[in-house]
Amino acid sequence: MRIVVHGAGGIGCYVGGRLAAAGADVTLIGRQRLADELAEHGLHLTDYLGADLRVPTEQVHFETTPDAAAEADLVLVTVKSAATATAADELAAVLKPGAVVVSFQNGIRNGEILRERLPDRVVLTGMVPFNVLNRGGGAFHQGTEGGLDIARHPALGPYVETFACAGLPLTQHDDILPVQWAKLLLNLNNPVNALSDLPLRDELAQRAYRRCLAAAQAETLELLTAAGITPARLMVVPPGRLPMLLRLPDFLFRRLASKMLAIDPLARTSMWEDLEAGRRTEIDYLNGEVVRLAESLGRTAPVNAKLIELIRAVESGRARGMTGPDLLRELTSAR
Ligand SMILES: NC(=O)C1=CN([C@@H]2O[C@H](COP(=O)(O)OP(=O)(O)OC[C@H]3O[C@@H](n4cnc5c(N)ncnc54)[C@H](OP(=O)(O)O)[C@@H]3O)[C@@H](O)[C@H]2O)C=CC1
Ligand SMILES: CC(C)(CO)C(=O)C(=O)O
Repeated sequence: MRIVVHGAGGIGCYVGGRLAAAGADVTLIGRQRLADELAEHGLHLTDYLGADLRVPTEQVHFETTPDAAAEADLVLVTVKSAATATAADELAAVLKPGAVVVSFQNGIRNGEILRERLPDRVVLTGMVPFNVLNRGGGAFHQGTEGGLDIARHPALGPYVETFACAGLPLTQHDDILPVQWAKLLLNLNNPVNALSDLPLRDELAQRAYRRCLAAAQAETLELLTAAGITPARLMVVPPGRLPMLLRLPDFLFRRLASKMLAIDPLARTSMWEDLEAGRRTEIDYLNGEVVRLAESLGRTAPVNAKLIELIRAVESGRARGMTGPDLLRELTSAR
């Protein structure tokens, strides 16, 4: 069974690398700069539990054109959301009949975009709950816990054991949409983290930033209720209780939510990485999804809209490093 990762970056190299380290036949498709990096260093994969795996250069199959997907039985799409349509068109041109395509991306719509452009294939929506830090030199580190979530489908049968052996067990769900919204609630922290310019753990340790996240989540939860969507429970705390927990004073939060702070000290969000690299972020596919949901209900989502505006400003050159109180003031005055 040949597995191809389309869009080898943080998630693609980590997931594909873990599968390859477990003996799966994996090809990564990505950019030349990463091809050069992996040709020099191979892959070095570590996780918060102490896993330390190496895939030597000669075992890293890396290609820079989509043609490599022609032989794929399973394709994992791990490009950023804005690149999904192009990736889908590239796959449509080369995939063999019967190939299964999985979106392992954040946001709500990537699976739909793939399905529209690959109407004759099995396209499944997946979700990656954990953080991957690209440390450079071929090193990728999983900084938080979790396996992989995915829509239930019989086509996954031949791969279940492979993922489990790689240390990334697949949890299959009858309805993946509530799982996606639950993840999106957590991703509402991406702009807060990116604007703070701090590692995740340092940002979440400060109540003012947590109150910013709580405001964005509370707004989203109200809209989800109005839309009849119940987000799945991904953590011990039910999604509806998250804002209350986040608003707690620091000493209580540290005591009651110590698991939420059990994050690798270097971990940041993918949105921070995008801004750091001077790339457009996925803000339209995260907070933008909340604004779209509000519009579909004839409502507004001012806190999420403000976060979009602030990220847009940084994308256009404004400096990062907003303090928690400053960000909170901006969000509160938007309501
Ligand atoms: N990083 C993380 O910790 C987490 C990320 N996610 C989600 O996973 C998805 C992937 O994120 P991440 O791995 O961080 O993203 P990255 O930007 O690190 O990786 C994507 C890679 O794909 C490349 N790419 C884009 N289009 C193509 C194409 N057509 N052909 C070949 N290569 C292509 C990109 O190159 P270029 O930049 O040049 O376009 C980039 O190198 C996102 O939806 C993200 O939100 C989910 C959980 C955690
Ligand atoms: C795992 C999490 C929530 C934070 O890293 C993420 O999805 C991201 O960075 O985009």
